[in-house]
Amino acid sequence: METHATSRKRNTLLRNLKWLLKTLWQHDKLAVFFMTVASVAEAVVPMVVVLIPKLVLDAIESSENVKALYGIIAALGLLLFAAHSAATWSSNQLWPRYSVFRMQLVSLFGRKFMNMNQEDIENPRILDFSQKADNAVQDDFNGVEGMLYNLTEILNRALVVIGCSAILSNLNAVVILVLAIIVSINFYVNLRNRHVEKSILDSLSTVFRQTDYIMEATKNFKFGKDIRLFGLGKWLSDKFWSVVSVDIEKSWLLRKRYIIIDAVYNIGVVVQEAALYAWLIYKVLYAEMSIADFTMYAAAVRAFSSNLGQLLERFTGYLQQNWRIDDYLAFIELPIPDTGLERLPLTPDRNAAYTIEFENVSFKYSGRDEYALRNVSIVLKPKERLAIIGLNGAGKTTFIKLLTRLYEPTEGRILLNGTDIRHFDKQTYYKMFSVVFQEIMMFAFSVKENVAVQEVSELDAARVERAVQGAGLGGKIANLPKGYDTYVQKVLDEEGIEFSGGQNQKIALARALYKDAPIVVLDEPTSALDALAEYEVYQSFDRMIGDKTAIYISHRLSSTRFCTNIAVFNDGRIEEYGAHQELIAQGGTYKKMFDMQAVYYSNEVKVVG
Ligand SMILES: Nc1ncnc2c1ncn2[C@@H]1O[C@H](COP(=O)(O)OP(=O)(O)OP(=O)(O)O)[C@@H](O)[C@H]1O
Repeated sequence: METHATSRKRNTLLRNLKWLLKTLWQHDKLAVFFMTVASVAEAVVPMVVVLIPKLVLDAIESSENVKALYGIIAALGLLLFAAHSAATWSSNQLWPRYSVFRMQLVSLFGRKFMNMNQEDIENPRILDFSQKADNAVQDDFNGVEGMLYNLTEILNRALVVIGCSAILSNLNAVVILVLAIIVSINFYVNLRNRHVEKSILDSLSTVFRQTDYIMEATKNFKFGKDIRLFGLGKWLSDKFWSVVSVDIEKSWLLRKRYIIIDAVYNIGVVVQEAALYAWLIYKVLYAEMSIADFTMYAAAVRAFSSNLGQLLERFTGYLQQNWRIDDYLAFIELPIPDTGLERLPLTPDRNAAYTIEFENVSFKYSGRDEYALRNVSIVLKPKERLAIIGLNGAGKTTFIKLLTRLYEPTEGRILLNGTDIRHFDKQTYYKMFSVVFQEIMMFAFSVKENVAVQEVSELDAARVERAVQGAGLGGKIANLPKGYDTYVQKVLDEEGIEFSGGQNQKIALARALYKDAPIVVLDEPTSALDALAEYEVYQSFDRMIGDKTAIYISHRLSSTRFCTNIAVFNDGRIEEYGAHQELIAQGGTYKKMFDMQAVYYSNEVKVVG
């Protein structure tokens, strides 16, 4: 994956253009229509402006044609008005349409990110890559929208250039050639500059990611208490500036280049104008060119060179945006690695019996030398309750991450009813599990949406209530004025409620109950509860899940001693395994840990025991 991301060849201009127009057409056909109208209408205006002086002067010179003069002026006025109106109308249609189109691509980007493997989205190189892709859809002026605007401009400038060339070809083809050469030199210098700009922006993607992270951390209200009490303001602000200073330094470098480019461009324009006027004046004085023709050619020359200049300028802009589109497509088209194994069917069924087996499984996180799990072999039978305990960093969560296929084992196999889980489609396999991790993810939406993680119109309200009651929060929610419609946090609703850490954990437990998947995993989601509350929640939760297979991770051994089996993890290995009484009888690590806790929770031990 990483290799693909960093070594992928760029697409051709045409392929990206085809993709862009095809995708725009699929999303909004009218946008393509308005784009065409805007391009043509905007080209008509300068062409009329070029022709007006000649037509008027010709009419004035032939005195019998005064009536025709008024007719011509009226017709041109009408044409100008119609072209202006069509251009303005179409352009105004385009702005919102392009924005909506960009939002659709933002959403596609988000979906791609969410479908990627957990391991990949933790990889800093892939993250830089996604940051670059994100640049293509971040604002109204760059990336997708920038490319579409440039395209409209390129079309209308090209039409004007073609029109002016037709006029000027009557005069002298050499003039067109000289003009084209001057404009092309400017174009080349400009293009080089855009290349440099792109490479600077690419090198800044890490900086942008870091500044985003720091800004997010300063705004994140969850960090608010620590930021204030630990006085983190200065530290974070210093960090911000040390990262931003790299950005500022590179931006200055870019500005200096722009100044040089502008100077080259301006010299080109002055030389070009002076030479042309000199030549046209010569034609009037010595080659019998009429004043009417002089004005038309002078206007055509100016329109030709400025529109060709703009055309090329827009083209470099277009190229630059094309590179961004390329970054976007490269990310969107990143293949999600496949196991290459034969795909076998899987239908998660909450009533079916599932046996899980870890067969000599070892695992290393990418970029780490040491194993997080080492030769783990364990069988989890249907309806079994397995407790996993162990010190911090012993590998408990890693075990769950492998079981749920957030990561793939480095060595060994995991089997579900005897089949290697890599044979199953990942998205279907995810449906096998209701997992609650230590870090609780709460959304600033209503309680019921947080439990069902579905749109209000789709969720089953009665099931939400049962799940919340099972998680031990039914009374609290029922007593709130807005009940299950109460918003979590105040971000989206002034009357939203900030739940306590323990209450948030209960909502997360309710989410797992609501999902009703065949296998349940609680990875220490109850640490914010007091010991008695945790014990009660476990009992209630365990009753609610009925015959399902469950894995419970907790540092409080009294909460999980009821489990069928207990696995004690130490340094990535299973050190002890068996039922509570067996492990106590063995007198090893488990007994030591249990005895130690029993002293602190003596009251609770009585309750449990
Ligand atoms: N995403 C990661 N990348 C690299 N190393 C990781 C990652 N996650 C965990 N580790 C490392 O793997 C080892 C096992 O971590 P794990 O989270 O499985 O421990 P744990 O037993 O769940 O700990 P705790 O009780 O603190 O939650 C630790 O040394 C940890 O530093």
